[in-house]
Amino acid sequence: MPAIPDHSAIPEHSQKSERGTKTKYKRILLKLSGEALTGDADFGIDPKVLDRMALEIGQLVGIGVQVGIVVGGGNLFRGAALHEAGMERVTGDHMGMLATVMNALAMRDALERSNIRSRVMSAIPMSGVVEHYDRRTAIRYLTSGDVVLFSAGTGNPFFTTDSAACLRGIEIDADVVVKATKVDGVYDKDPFMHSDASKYERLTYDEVLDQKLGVMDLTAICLVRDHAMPVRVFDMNKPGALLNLVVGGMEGTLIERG
Ligand SMILES: Nc1ncnc2c1ncn2[C@@H]1O[C@H](COP(=O)(O)OP(=O)(O)O)[C@@H](O)[C@H]1O
Ligand SMILES: O=c1ccn([C@@H]2O[C@H](COP(=O)(O)OP(=O)(O)O)[C@@H](O)[C@H]2O)c(=O)[nH]1
Repeated sequence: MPAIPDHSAIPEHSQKSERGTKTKYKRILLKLSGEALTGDADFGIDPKVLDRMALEIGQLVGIGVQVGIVVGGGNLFRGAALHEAGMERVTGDHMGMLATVMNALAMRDALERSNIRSRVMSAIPMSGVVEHYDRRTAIRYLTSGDVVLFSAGTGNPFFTTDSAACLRGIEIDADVVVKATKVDGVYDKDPFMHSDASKYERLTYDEVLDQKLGVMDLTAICLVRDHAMPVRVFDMNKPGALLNLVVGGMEGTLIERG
């Protein structure tokens, strides 16, 4: 387990978690991109990545942080890509949403193998496989210390799991939406395409929108802006980064109100 950094400078709204560790956030909504679950493989899910994520999530649960997770599906299917290949868009989006359920089941399996109690809820009813999403039940689970995996996105085509993460984050009254991705923050241009891109430590929603910074889709950014929900974008491949940011360390880029 990585050392917990000195967080004497955590701002006033820091909270003591139930288990006594000082954390900046008590309830978080973590967005895991589907593609990141592929790890070094070409397609699908790399169990090693799941196990590493389970370890990192377990560290948060261990210090009393409530964790809701929205998992993407881009490692399996994306509606827009299927549409480009000739499929009807809504069918493609349904396949994309079902892919997120598969990822959530795999993530739950990894969490439970690490003895972390977890639940999968789906925005699309799937009786016998996973529970149907219900906000009040989800909050009850979170309060009792269970990790809740929100799957099937928003349940509607033409949306993304980034929008689902922002929506669920607002609904469950999370302190922050944390987007775990392949880059270590938001840059002035796509860092994969431009080696001279420079990273922001902090941005306002309007700066992200005005500069069309492509790390999250604009629907998602408008939603968090309208509800003043802070978003932190960080590198999920950096061991210990998730714990560090939850206890108040500087990781990635914070997007918030100006
Ligand atoms: N201004 C930017 N700052 C950071 N990343 C950006 C920016 N513009 C585009 N990106 C891209 O956004 C991706 C992160 O979004 P993510 O949702 O994890 O990926 P995907 O959309 O492929 O599922 C990064 O891989 C990066 O290439
Ligand atoms: O509310 C939603 C969320 C997701 N999707 C579909 O599910 C796919 C997988 O989600 P996403 O691309 O957001 O996954 P990620 O990029 O995070 O892996 C998307 O491409 C969409 O086709 C959808 O239709 N509605």
